[in-house]
Amino acid sequence: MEKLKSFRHLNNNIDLVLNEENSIELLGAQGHIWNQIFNFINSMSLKCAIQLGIPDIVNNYRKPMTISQLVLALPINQKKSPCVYRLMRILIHSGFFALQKVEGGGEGEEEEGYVITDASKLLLKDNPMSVTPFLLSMLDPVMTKPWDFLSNWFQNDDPTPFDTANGMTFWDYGSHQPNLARFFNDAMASDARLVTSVVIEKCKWVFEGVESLVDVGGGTGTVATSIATNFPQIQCTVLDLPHVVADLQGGNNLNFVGGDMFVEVPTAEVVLLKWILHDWNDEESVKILKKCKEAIMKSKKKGGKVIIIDMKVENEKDEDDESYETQLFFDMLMMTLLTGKERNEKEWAKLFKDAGFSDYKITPILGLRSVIESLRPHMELNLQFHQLHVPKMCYSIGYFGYHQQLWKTHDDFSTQTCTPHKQKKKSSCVYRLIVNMEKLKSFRHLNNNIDLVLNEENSIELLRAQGHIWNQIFNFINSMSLKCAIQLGIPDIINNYGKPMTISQLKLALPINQKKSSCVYRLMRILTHSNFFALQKVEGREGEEEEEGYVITDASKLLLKDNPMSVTPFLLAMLDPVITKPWDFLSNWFQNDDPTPFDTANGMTFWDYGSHQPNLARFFNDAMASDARLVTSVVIEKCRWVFEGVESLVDVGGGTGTVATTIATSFPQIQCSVLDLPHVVADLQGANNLWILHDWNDEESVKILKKCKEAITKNNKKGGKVIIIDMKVENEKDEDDESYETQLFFDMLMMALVTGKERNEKEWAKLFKDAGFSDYKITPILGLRSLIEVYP
Ligand SMILES: C[S@@+](CC[C@H](N)C(=O)[O-])C[C@H]1O[C@@H](n2cnc3c(N)ncnc32)[C@H](O)[C@@H]1O
Repeated sequence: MEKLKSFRHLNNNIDLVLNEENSIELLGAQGHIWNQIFNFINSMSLKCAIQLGIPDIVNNYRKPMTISQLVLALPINQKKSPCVYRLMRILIHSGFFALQKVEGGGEGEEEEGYVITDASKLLLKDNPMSVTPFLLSMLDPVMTKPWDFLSNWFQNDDPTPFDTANGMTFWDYGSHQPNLARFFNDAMASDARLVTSVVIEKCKWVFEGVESLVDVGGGTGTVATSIATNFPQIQCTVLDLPHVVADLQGGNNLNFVGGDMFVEVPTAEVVLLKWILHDWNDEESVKILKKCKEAIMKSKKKGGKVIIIDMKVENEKDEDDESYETQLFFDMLMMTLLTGKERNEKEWAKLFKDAGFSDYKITPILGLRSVIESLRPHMELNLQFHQLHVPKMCYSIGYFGYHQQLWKTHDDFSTQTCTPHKQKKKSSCVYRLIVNMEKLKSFRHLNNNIDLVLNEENSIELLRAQGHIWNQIFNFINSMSLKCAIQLGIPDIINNYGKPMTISQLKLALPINQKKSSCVYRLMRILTHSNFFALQKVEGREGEEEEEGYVITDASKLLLKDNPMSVTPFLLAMLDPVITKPWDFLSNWFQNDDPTPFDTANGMTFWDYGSHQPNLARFFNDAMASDARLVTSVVIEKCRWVFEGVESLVDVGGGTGTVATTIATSFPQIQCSVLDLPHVVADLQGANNLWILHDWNDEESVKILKKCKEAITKNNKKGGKVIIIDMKVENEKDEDDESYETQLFFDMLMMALVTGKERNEKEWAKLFKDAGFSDYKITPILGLRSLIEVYP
């Protein structure tokens, strides 16, 4: 009775938040949170497809490739072949493949086959502008690990979450891990090919009359090589970290320099900063810009400028705008891997002013990114700068004696690095490398390839495709940002405040290291974009500037700790590193003999793991219980008829009885029993567990259903039935339909964690038939899920 009372008490709470009118809204909120939690499945599905080589296989086939042809062509364990369709289905939904009629498919049924799309063209291995190296480096476990430490980092003293996860900076890690560095540099190079081609096609004027240019942080020289080739009159220099340029050789009008942009930028009339300043915070960026300005001033040429290729974040955009979302993803990425950020126009303007530039011009021609020219460095400021810093610069960095530590501690570089034996070549860190015509020729060849795929007409399309892939890669940032907000308690803090909470009030209320407070706004911005918070005007005193403050939304109501239907335990369970780890093994699993990717990652089944790890089991069971509360309430509110005239009911796999207790309370005439594993039922303090059929494959599900039929038949009562609460996957839906996407996420989740799947109506019907049932009725009343009645 004590247990029952506590559930009654719980039910009172439910009544407070759930009633006739808001149940649909609550189910909608639950679905939206699920979608956000599982956004990372988009990232991991695409990664798996790339690792299995699917885009190239489909493309090389040259005509629509049927599922059976694809399954045969894939390097997988054929036992896993039913899962290929499910992987392809989610990638069709996200625009990376399409289905087309197969011509002359013989007699009988018309068949459909997979083709690649504009977006997947940029995933092909041999495309010189391929986004694949970028995807593989960004979704490498080393790079995704820092996201598990986002909320810890908000509280600790580390410079970046990357440091918290990997114990060193991102750049240091690169110099220790040649493999990752190679991926990363390849990624930069393929992006550089695309961007430079567009810049050279569309913004020729940027380079008109220019005689010398230095590409600062120019990596392995893709951009500079292209410029040097297309504009033979421009003397091009690439400055990058010594280990990056170590093996590179220049050409006629191209040379490589190993050095540190915080120390000295080689003299040139134009300084190019492509994807550099977003890596660094404002203070660091001003330092870099000052070094650039100095280099320009030294060239003594009029009209010198810095050309920046970077994002300009829009201030306000439509909620569904993928480009804006991608910009916010990049901003969070810069926070997590590095100390940088993405800037809006106001923030760019401030940087330029602080670095002593007088003017700038932004040309938004590169999709998500812009060409930003900062013009005419201030003469006076520049002089002052010289007086302050020139003496400290009278040294150079020795190429061989170069130490990583140097640029990390650039604040006091003068004392750290002024070792006389390293002073070569006057006051310059420039090491001109031997001209190598072969190298230049190979780049020319590359440029020919680029011409093949890029031209006036398709550059915008290619940039859009690149943006779409980026968006997909970084979908996991939605999941991780929400997890971080929950771990920091943000929904409860804002809700408890009772009125709109300004950003400064929120910063003070949060349990964080105040050094990190400037990042709170960025976390809130992405969560506002995904609808978990909203901004409202703060009513202020007269004369005061109008301020805005954060409020919670319908979606975040279900994230509040004390809400008995809270989705928080589910979120914390599903985004626990143990549960997300299997996603790193998806493509391996397609090739090996393990029953699930969870087994590959953790060496045992999901259910076994739960019984060994009480913590995870608790999270998981809490998650099931809060869902059970919401769903049972809705069923009892909206589907009373389901229980009418029923005298006995068994909840199969009903755990410790969250659902059965509610039914027993609401329908005193029903004799309720719960069937579960002996240890679950014996220990009532333990787990609440709702087992549903999507956890099991078809064969297992038919076995379960046959046992259920036996139970009903033995009861000898007319009108007996099985009631199933599960998803019915829609067959076709709009691409933007969040509910459909969430159903596909769950299907992939069932593939990764257990042996189950989500079923469409045809698949359900087959199950029921195979288990010997004669009829069924589906009532889609539970948001993403349906109430399915099956009759013997
Ligand atoms: C995001 S990548 C951009 C590469 C290239 N600009 C592009 O867009 O393709 C940043 C580059 O800055 C280089 N880098 C980092 N710290 C540096 C420093 N202190 N001095 C010079 N280069 C640095 C990295 O090695 C890397 O190549």
